[in-house]
Amino acid sequence: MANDSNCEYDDPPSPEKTKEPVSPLKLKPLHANGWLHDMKLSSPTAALVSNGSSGSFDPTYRAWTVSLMPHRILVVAVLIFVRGGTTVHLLLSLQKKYPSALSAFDQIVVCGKGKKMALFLDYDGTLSPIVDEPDNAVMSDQMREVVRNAALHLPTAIVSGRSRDKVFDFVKLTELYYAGSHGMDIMGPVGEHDSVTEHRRSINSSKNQGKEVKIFQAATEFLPMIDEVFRLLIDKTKAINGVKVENNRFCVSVHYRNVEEKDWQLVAECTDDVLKVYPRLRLTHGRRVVLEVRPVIDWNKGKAVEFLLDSLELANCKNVLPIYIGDDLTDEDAFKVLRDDKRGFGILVSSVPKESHALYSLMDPSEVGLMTYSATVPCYGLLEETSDVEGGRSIT
Ligand SMILES: O=P(O)(O)OC[C@H]1O[C@H](O[C@H]2O[C@H](CO)[C@@H](O)[C@H](O)[C@H]2O)[C@H](O)[C@@H](O)[C@@H]1O
Repeated sequence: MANDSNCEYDDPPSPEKTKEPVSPLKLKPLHANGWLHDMKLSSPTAALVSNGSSGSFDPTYRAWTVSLMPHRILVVAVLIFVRGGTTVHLLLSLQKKYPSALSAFDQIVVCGKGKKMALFLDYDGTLSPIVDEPDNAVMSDQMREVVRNAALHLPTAIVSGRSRDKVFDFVKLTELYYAGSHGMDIMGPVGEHDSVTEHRRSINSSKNQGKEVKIFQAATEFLPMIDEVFRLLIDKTKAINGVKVENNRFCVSVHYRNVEEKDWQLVAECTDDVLKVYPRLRLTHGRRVVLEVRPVIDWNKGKAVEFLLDSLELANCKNVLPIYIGDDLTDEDAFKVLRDDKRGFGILVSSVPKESHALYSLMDPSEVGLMTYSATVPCYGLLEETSDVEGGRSIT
């Protein structure tokens, strides 16, 4: 699948694999001018301009969500894809369309027949609409109920770029697994058959809301560095109107959504300047007018999904249908893991056409709510719960 042109997909080498920590800024010079170009491309207005318009009535969007394959062939293709057929996997990637997960709901039910579902949800832009002020990105009560209901029936995790605590403050549900800081801070159970031991920097057992939980943190040694960089970035950018630097615990977001375009170059330069002396930190670019500073480690939302599946003892199980719903570039790592695994699939939330590793699309958080509700409410008669499945729900 083709990637977005403004996407940094190449993971930098992990410190474990290199003798000296190597800065991705040195490997791939990301000069301020380069970032400025990416920043312009990723702005919501640029997306609209380049695509003409957005929404289900727009012909470009409709073409993007409509499959090139006849419906019946697609059902078979999806079915074989999920069961591991390489030819059909190829066919699916060639068609380059992202059918609406709502219109394709019947296909998804066919794919999930007799399987244990696991649901992974991004937060911003997926469960809550994108708003100008990051602290105001609240989730509706209705959406909370939908997610709570999902968690009653199947393993459900929130995988976010925000800090775990912050995303918990928004979601407020104890029934879920949480992976904050782009998956670098995970709270949930850890199974016995854990194949990710080599990544395990620390696992602490602790109490949360009276429940015993396991905490996995992939980059604890970076905490002091991230704090330091957070403070430096605040200081360096304080004169720029509208900039917001957010501490996401294991990573830092530099928001320029509310910065005048003439100052974007300055935001890029300031961030670049601070990072120059931190070769163990890298800079990535979100789809949502934000620069993300994070440790140079081989860990991302995709690894977090693998870790959680492993912890839930669903990793080596053929009878599992993991579904990941997200809207950002960082979610592509998770879409890719599911796509490469040929077990589950990603659903991209977007109101404008984009290239993605996801298999299906949804237009906005309200469609995410509808999809999650439909997938997890047995009263529709599409999904019925079996009593003999633990740690996952089986569709019969
Ligand atoms: O992985 P996510 O849960 O999608 O988090 C990614 C970033 O989301 C937040 O920023 C984005 O949403 C804000 C609120 O709608 C919006 O104002 C901002 O422009 C977006 O970039 C969050 O504030 C970041 O820290 C996350 O990294």
